[in-house]
Amino acid sequence: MAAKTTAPSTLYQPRDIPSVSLSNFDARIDEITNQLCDAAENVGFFSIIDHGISPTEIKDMFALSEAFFSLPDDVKATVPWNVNNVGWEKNSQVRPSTGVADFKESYQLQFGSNMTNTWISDSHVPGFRSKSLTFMHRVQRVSEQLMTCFARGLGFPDDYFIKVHDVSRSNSQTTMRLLHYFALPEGLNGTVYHRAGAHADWDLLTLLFQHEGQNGLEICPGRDAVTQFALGDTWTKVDLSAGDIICNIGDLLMSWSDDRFKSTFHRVKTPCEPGDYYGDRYSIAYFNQPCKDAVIQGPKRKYPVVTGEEFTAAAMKRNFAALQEKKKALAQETAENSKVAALARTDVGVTA
Ligand SMILES: O=C(O)CCC(=O)C(=O)O
Ligand SMILES: [Fe+2]
Repeated sequence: MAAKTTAPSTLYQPRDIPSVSLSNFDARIDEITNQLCDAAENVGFFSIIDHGISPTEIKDMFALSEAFFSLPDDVKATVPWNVNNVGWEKNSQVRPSTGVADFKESYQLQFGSNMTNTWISDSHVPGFRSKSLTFMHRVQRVSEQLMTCFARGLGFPDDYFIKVHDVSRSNSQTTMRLLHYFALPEGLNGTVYHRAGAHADWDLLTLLFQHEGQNGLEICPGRDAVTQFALGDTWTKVDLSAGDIICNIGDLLMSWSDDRFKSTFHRVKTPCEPGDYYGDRYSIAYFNQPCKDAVIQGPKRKYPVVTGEEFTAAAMKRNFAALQEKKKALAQETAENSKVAALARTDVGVTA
């Protein structure tokens, strides 16, 4: 989707994005916990290496994703997005930071019954369901190692987060999202296409896989409270190698840690400056979502107790309200621009 706005010039600041190795996990768990907590407190974004998912497994999952996205739209439309947050969408996700839809398509997958009738048929992509689920279980294993460390870091029992993010429950909400951002022409005459507008994730933790060379992911740390929507103004590019998992703290873990761990704004930038990548971009995001009956409260009880279901509903409500604000501001801007244009026309005596 296109928005007739001019591209804001980007202010960049180099920031260290910590890298944490999970090698020898059981023996090093306390050291890993300290490194993860430090990264979560100070940046909110970090990379995970030595996680046990091989480059071939990641490459094969990307190949499966590309096989899905290369299907004709009418075939992908046999598994449309629905309110269970699963299925395929195209150019439909509007972020409050932009007010217009991201120029991309995505296909969201879950483990359980929410996926009924939403798996693409094997006749279109052979083995899609079983191969995707195998990969999702591999990512879940890494997620559970991270959850163990964050539970330990907060003084909860080791299995505290794992129990309430149980993907074997039939209505588990944890979601893997395959993403395809469309190629863009250079020199867009002032038209800005948002690949993924700036946002923070609502989940506990997001694990991201990137294709090497397909850059564009950027972060903007510095958020103090989970309810605050303001964006800082300096961005940092995240360009890591293909085998790394990029991990970011979501609003849920920020709230569950009494704002100790930071949920960070991030975006996939619209390519518009030298060095930006204009081609098709594929990525995979794995969102650790709580079970609906999870009971959420940080160790210091900064926020009232809410369930997983209530937390998600409140996040959606905040998102919706912010979106309405943005749309109002955009409409006002358009009205003011037409007033200025009309005045300019009057000035030079143009009547039509
Ligand atoms: O595609 C990416 O690299 C990031 C996607 C993302 O942040 C999201 O879908 O929440
Ligand atoms: Fe995100």
